[in-house]
Amino acid sequence: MPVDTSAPRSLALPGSKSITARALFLAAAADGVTTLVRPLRSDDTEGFAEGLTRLGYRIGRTPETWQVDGRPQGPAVTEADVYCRDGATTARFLPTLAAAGHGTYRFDASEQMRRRPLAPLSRALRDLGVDLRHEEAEGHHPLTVRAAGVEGGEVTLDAGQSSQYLTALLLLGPLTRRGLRIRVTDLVSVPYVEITIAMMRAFGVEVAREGDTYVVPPGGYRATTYAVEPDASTASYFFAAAAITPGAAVTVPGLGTGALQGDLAFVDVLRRMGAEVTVGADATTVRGTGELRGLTVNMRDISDTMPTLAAIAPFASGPVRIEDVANTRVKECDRLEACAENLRRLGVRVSTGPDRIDIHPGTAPSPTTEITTYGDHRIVMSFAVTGLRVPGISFDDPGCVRKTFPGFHEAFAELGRGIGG
Ligand SMILES: O=C(O)C1=C[C@@H](OP(=O)(O)O)[C@@H](O)[C@H](O)C1
Ligand SMILES: C=C(OP(=O)(O)O)C(=O)O
Repeated sequence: MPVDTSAPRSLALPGSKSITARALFLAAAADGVTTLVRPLRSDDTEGFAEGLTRLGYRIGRTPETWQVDGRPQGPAVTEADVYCRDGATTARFLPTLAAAGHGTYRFDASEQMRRRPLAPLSRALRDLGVDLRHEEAEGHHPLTVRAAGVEGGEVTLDAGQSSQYLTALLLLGPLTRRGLRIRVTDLVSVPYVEITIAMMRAFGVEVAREGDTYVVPPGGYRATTYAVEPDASTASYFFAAAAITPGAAVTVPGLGTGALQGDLAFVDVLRRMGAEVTVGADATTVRGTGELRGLTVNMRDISDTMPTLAAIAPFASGPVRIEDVANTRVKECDRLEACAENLRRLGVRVSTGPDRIDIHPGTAPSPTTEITTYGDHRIVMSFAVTGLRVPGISFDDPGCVRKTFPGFHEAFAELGRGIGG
């Protein structure tokens, strides 16, 4: 790719999926009207907003904002059927919100979301007295909540497969009559819990920690105006593109030292590999230096960026080992195997273990390679980065990027044309 090494290319990226989902929950539960500024508009967050609408919440829209009429007392309808699409935040957070209301609420989801685990959350909700029934397989969607408010108290949770169970219970805490004490026996994706706690604070609730127990007071949320950061997981594709292109530089404004999202730490991985990284007060820049070293990295905290790293790993000068990412097997697809299979198709030597992937340098692609996406947005966006260096890559389902970034292909093509300036 021709590269101009002058000014970095500045990219205004869409809002964070995780922050938008939490903001929608908090706004719906708060007392008063909340304005979300620059929420993410994508299949996941539209699905979340549609779910809230089904539950009777009112959401007004302008081009830049969503206004949510909060209802501390819970859903405005006593019966609803909600389709959560492919979004785990929707499928796990909304039944929890509904539990605090009064009515009968059914939740279903996509085929893949039906396969993804939910049992530790439904068990915890039942332990708190919630009448939650799975219609088909135990611990999976579809499910029905017969809600009569939640008293609160103590509960034990295993969040070793997904932190979203803990986030759902934390968000529920202030809506219970006595508050919640959540004892956590295992936890992945810790930075997502930190996002939850920081956002609850912005809506007037302080979560305390006592060792392995999270303590959430009762009392409800306060409406506010909330500006959504750009999505740091989305930014990883653009940062990775710069890192593999000598002299190219990408700046993402709105993601700096004060950013809430743990996935911004992906730039630390790129820095360890040899990229030049600057994290400023309100922007982050990655510049490709021509050097890309192999490394061993634990991605337990930032596993949504595992496919991004896997997709550029063959361009490193030594092997890349990504460890402690077992739960990437229960995301939009089995991401460890999807990455391995597609890399092998590109002639790369790869092996996987229960919770790791090893990738060796070098590609030997055929002139055209179709990537099997399994409907997973991150497989598409990651291998699009590989495509900057390997010609002839196509996707069986390029449109699945709609889950978090409907405009990805246009934005990425533009970057490809002008990276570096
Ligand atoms: O809480 C959230 O918004 C998320 C938490 C993470 O999931 P797990 O906790 O299941 O790893 C992440 O992978 C997902 O994309 C979003
Ligand atoms: C795993 C993801 O999404 P979710 O769990 O929210 O469906 C993701 O966006 O990579």
